[in-house]
Amino acid sequence: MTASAPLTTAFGLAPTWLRGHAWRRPGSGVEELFAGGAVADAVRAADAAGFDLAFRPDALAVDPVRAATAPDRLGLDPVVQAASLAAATTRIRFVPTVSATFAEPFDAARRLVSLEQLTGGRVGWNIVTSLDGDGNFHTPRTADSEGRWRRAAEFVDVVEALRASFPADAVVADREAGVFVDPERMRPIDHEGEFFRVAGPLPTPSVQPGRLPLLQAGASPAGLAFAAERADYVFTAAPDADAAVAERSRLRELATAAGRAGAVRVLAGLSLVLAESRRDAVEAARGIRSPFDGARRRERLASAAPPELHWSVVGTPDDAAASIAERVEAGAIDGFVAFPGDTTSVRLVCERVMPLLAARGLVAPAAD
Ligand SMILES: Cc1cc2nc3c(=O)[nH]c(=O)nc-3n(C[C@H](O)[C@H](O)[C@H](O)COP(=O)(O)O)c2cc1C
Repeated sequence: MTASAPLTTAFGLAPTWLRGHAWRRPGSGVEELFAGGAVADAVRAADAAGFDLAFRPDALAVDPVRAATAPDRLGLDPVVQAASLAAATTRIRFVPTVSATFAEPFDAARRLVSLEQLTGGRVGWNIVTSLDGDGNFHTPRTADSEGRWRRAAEFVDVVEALRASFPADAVVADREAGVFVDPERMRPIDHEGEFFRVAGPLPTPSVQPGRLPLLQAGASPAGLAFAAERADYVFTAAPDADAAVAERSRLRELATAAGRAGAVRVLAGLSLVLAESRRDAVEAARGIRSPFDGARRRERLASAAPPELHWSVVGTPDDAAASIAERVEAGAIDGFVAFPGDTTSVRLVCERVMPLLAARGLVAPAAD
């Protein structure tokens, strides 16, 4: 069972190219971590290379001990960051992470439609239930996994109802008649559910009619059931190829059972340390490795999905393209989320791996 081409390609906007000791290298751009610099350069390159999505995982809790020596889990608020990066790009779609466990749907919907306005509709979202963050929010975490994904389902419904509460065509701006918004088309939602009570409408109009493309990240049975019923994409951690094939077929079965055959695409995280030669790539990977790596392998899957838990290629751009083609052939993926491990890997995945994938017919060639 192979994936149908073209692949969905996502560029990971977590600054994984600063992970381990990579940030200490000259030219890493770490000084501008919070000011756009290296991240803007990377997303511009990803946009030009034809990546479909700029995907931003997020963590809502930070460990100061880890942050003392590793900046790769720090960063801007994903929606605010996307609003700024939109100006540097023309095609790529921004996919910030939203926590259905801690966020309020009204606030999330307002931020997403604001991003729609500022990007001309180049928006999707990644819904998570978050492993961390309990110390930072008033709302208590729903105790069991089923409950968390039930909350997430209601969360998504409310956000979409709010987007529809103020559609773009409700704005008529008729100077003659003195009518700005058609009150027939801007309506309260008066939602009262298990988790949320929201009146609406939103004060900001949405741009795209219909639902926003939805990613899901979370591998629990309830998380996968949610994905099968609602998500367009599932972000997976799949270091093992056979397990990846099994997970994708399980998801496809669940989606078919939910009446959505073929509607859910599996995007596997892909950690990349690339160089012109294998020897240089191995050398670079050795230089990047941080004191946290050993400990992190043993950790449960942390919120920003550390690259070590992903499918990983340390090698040349040809090695990366071959590994991706192999996974496609095996029926393990419908796409991938690239997490480059250093600035050289950012450049090589954009300038070399993407054209190699286009040459193999796995992605459309980048438009001029
Ligand atoms: C591949 C993957 C990526 C994830 N990314 C994030 C993330 O960026 N931020 C976050 O808060 N949680 C993230 N999670 C956590 C899940 O949303 C979820 O909380 C977790 O899988 C377990 O909780 P559950 O029992 O509610 O499913 C991720 C999980 C997986 C498997």
